[in-house]
Amino acid sequence: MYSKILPTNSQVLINQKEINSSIDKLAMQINQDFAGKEVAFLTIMNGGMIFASSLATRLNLDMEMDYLQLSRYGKSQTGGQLVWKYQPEINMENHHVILCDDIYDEGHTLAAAHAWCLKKGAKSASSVVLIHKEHDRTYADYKPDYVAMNIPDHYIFGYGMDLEEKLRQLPEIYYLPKAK
Ligand SMILES: O=P(O)(O)OC[C@H]1O[C@H](OP(=O)(O)OP(=O)(O)O)[C@H](O)[C@@H]1O
Ligand code: HPA
Repeated sequence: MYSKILPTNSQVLINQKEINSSIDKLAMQINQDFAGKEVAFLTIMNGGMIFASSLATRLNLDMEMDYLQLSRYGKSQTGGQLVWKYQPEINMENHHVILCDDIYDEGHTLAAAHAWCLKKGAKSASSVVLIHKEHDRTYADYKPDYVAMNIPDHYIFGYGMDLEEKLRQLPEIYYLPKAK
């Protein structure tokens, strides 16, 4: 169906069924861990938007939703300087924050968002990602609390993640295998 917009050689790394069942499992765990707590569920835009929507519809919690926007990749496949584009005005002091993002790669983005939530007085700050990319370039000691799936070191796109700012809308996760 997407052959007209996919780059040649694109391969599915994680299909829809695997994505959905991993989100089901995560939601079950988060519903247990945050039961009875007042939650602020903060999506990290843009990449987090599809995963966060999917996860949030499975959460049976007393929660508000808002978002923040931090960016460091733009159209590139390697990260640059972290830029804050939007900070939410939600009162953190009343809330246990759950930060939701598509991917933990080198860790800069989530480390900064987590530190910001604590500085704003959140009762607690936890984080959830769909993908944890495994390599030895990790910047921060900070690790996400909930991870749906671990992957090897590929640049991936789809399900919120971009390839040169496009293809976020794909319902599966793709990569471009390196030429041999
Ligand atoms: O762990 P890190 O190395 O910090 O990378 C992860 C972050 O990079 C991407 O965002 P990006 O800066 O590309 O902005 P976007 O969400 O608008 O795509 C992704 O959505 C994560 O937020
Ligand atoms: O592999 C990736 N894909 C898309 N966006 C990203 N941001 C960090 N790593 C990635």
